[in-house]
Order: sequence, then C-alpha cells, then structure tokens
Amino acid sequence: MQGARPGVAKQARTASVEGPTLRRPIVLIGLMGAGKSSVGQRLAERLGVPFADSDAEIERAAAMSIAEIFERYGEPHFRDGERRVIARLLQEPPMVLATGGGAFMNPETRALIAQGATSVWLKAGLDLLVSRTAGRTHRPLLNRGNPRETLARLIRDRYPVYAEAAVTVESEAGFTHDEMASRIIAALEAHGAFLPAPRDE
Ligand SMILES: Nc1ncnc2c1ncn2[C@@H]1O[C@H](COP(=O)(O)OP(=O)(O)O)[C@@H](O)[C@H]1O
Ligand SMILES: O=C(O)C1=C[C@@H](OP(=O)(O)O)[C@@H](O)[C@H](O)C1
Ligand SMILES: [Mg+2]
Repeated sequence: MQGARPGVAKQARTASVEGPTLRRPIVLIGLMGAGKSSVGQRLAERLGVPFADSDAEIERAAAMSIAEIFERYGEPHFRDGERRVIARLLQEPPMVLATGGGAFMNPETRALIAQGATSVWLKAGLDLLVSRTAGRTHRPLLNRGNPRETLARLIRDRYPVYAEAAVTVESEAGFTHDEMASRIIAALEAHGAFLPAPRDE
C-alpha cells in the first residue's frame, strides 16, 4: 500500500509525530450549510489525510454542476450517482469525506457508512443553516420556494435519521472552521476513532 496515495503515505509516516491515525474513514453528514465541505477540508489537513467531497466528485464525473444535473436528469439520477460515488470512496484508504446533505438518507449508503466508516453529524440549528446558505444558488433544493421553510422541513425529516451517526458535533455560530475541526477531533478521540500512538521505547 505504500505510496498508493500521497496523503495516506504522509499520514503513515508522520502519525507518531504529528497526530493521530484514523482507524476508518471519517464521513461528515448534516444539512446544507452545516459546514461539511469547508470544515471537512480543514479537518483533513489537520489529520494529514486526503479530503473528498461527494458533490465535487459527482460534478467532476458528470462534467456539470449539481444544479445542471438536477435540471437535466432529475434528482433520482443525482441520488444514484451520489450513492455510487460514496461507495467507491469508502473503498479507498482512510480519508475525510464530506457528503451532500441527502446522502445519509439513502439506506444503502447509511449501511455502508455504518460498516466501513466513522460518521460525524454536524448538527446545526435553522437560523445558522439559513444564514450560511443565503445568497448561494448552487443548491437546487433551496432555489425554489422559501429556503427557511425547506430547511425547516428537512430538519424535521432528516434529523431523526442523522441521529444514527456515530458522533454528533454541534455546529454553532461563533466557532471558526478551525475551531470546528478541533471540536470534531476531540469528539473523535472520545469515540475511539484513532489508533493508539506508537510508544517510543
Ligand atoms: N465554522 C464556520 N465559520 C464560518 N463560516 C462557516 C463555518 N462553517 C461553514 N461556514 C460557511 O458556511 C457556508 C456553507 O458551508 P459548507 O461547508 O459549504 O456546508 P455544507 O457542505 O455542509 O453545505 C460556506 O460559505 C462556509 O464557508
Ligand atoms: O441536502 C441535499 O439534499 C443536498 C445537499 C447538497 O450538498 P451540501 O449539503 O454540501 O450543501 C447537494 O448534495 C445537493 O444540492 C443536495
Ligand atoms: Mg457541501
């Protein structure tokens, strides 16, 4: 496996010096605006592992934006691609994977994540989600109707399912991206998501 992916090789080389080694991939779940993509990137840097975002992977594979995929092929087509992309990424060496907000609602994806990864729910309240998604047009579900009402409905529908995540971290206003990454690392430590550091003697 050595050298298979630069980020993983770096993690293996530096684990005892720089930081903890992941037992399994970390999968970030939560609603639109919770910080999965941006905090996930920071978290991966801090852990010295690769980062992937299922939305970005789908866009790259389809060579079009998510909004275009929804418009041209419909949401079910997007969901199918999302399920396949996540299944593929979970085969790779441990990384931080940010998913799109709907991914964990798929029972097959949820089962794969439960078997092969540590899921982290970035749990945020309605006001924060509304403010962090306002003025952006790349999320098709929020481009129609009233975004606050849509997000409130998604909280009702999805939070009972997101609650199945292995770890929950509250995403609150006032915490920077880096502070959120620190909170996630602390929660992962408490959960036992890292291998014990090798002893020097
Ligand atoms: N802790 C934070 N502090 C400040 N801004 C944040 C924080 N977390 C997320 N954001 C911002 O909120 C927006 C949505 O975040 P994003 O990572 O795209 O969320 P998600 O992937 O969960 O939809 C982005 O502009 C991001 O920079
Ligand atoms: O919640 C959802 O169903 C969606 C969330 C989006 O990702 P983010 O949660 O990263 O915004 C993206 O996958 C798509 O627009 C659908
Ligand atoms: Mg995202």
